[in-house]
Amino acid sequence: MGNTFGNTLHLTIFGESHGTAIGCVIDGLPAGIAIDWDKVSFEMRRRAPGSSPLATPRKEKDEFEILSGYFDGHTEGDSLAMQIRNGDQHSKDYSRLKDAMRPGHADYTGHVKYDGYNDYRGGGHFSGRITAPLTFAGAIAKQILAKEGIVIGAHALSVAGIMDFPFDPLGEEPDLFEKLSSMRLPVIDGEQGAAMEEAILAAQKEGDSVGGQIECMALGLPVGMGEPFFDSLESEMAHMAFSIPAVKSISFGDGETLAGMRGSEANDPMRYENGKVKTITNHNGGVLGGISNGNPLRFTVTIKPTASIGKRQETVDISKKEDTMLSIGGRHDPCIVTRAIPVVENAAAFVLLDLLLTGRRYHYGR
Ligand SMILES: Cc1cc2nc3c(=O)[nH]c(=O)nc-3n(C[C@H](O)[C@H](O)[C@H](O)COP(=O)(O)O)c2cc1C
Ligand SMILES: C=C(O[C@@H]1CC(C(=O)O)=C[C@@H](OP(=O)(O)O)[C@H]1O)C(=O)O
Repeated sequence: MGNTFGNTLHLTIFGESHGTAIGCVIDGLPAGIAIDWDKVSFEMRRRAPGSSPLATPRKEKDEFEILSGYFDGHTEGDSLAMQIRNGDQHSKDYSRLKDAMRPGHADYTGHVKYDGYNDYRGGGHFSGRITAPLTFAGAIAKQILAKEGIVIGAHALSVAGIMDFPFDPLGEEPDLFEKLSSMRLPVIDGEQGAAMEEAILAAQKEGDSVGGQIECMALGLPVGMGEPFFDSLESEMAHMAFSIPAVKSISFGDGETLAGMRGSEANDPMRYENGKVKTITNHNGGVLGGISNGNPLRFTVTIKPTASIGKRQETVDISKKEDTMLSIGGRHDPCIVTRAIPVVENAAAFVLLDLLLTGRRYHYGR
């Protein structure tokens, strides 16, 4: 399996949703960093299940135990290792799903690839639960970036086709990001947020689910982040985004809309402001040539509707080798967008810190 990510900062993730524990090992964190663990816990609580009527009722506190790499109030330069014990598994919910493959989930692909040896309970290693250690690692990166003047925020750009206001492409106030981070469904337009919540609960009532889009923005990036050709800023962010379960697309700046624009509309005209190069617009989302251009980084990911639904669906029983019908019970997110927002934000922080450290390593030395 490919459980390690990063060029200079390496994140290795382990665990299964219904196993003993999940966790991670982070290599490459500079020594001497004092981590604010309350801030890390805050990000973990934003993602944790069981905290909102819009989320799965599985109750996990997601309290983490630091196993190594932190001594006397600072990182040591050694691997930082962490584990979270799983506490609220209902594995009997999955007894039928051992054989009846859930359409839209990883049951069938996982079973074939790992010859039936994979832990199918709760989706095993494919579960959205594995984004808890990712959020942990990103939350550490986020506070290191904040000291460098880089701040990150995200919101639900859409849920079930209901749109929020988009971010101002030229940047938002960091206060807005802070406000969004305290909301159970982070949106700029409260009325649309209420309509989104209604749509989520209505779908759930019908034994169904909904999807949506998350827009993420990073402010304060210096010009020059990203290592073209293959480790460009867009490539690394896309690699990370597609590692998050249920993400089906990512686009930067105006994304797909660029296809219908003319060069004269899509280019971001440049000029000097107080001796600094600035652009008048930000259709390119802060990246040119795979390198940050000093504008806010802006990207959008699409989250598919949750696969596990109560509505009856056609599927296959792999032990009997026959077609069957399946209605899925148990505890599931009726919409993944709400809990994926802190995941996307913190995962983006991990990518950006890795690129920042990589740039320093290659271009300036350390
Ligand atoms: C935070 C989070 C929570 C999720 N919750 C659920 C869930 O409750 N039920 C479900 O079927 N899928 C859930 N998923 C998505 C599945 O894990 C995912 O669809 C599955 O692993 C297949 O991967 P793919 O959709 O990327 O192909 C969640 C994903 C994330 C990121
Ligand atoms: C536990 C979490 O979310 C889980 C993600 C998930 C899935 O299929 O991805 C399915 C559900 O698992 P279970 O059936 O064990 O309750 C969610 O609750 C979490 O995010 O921490």
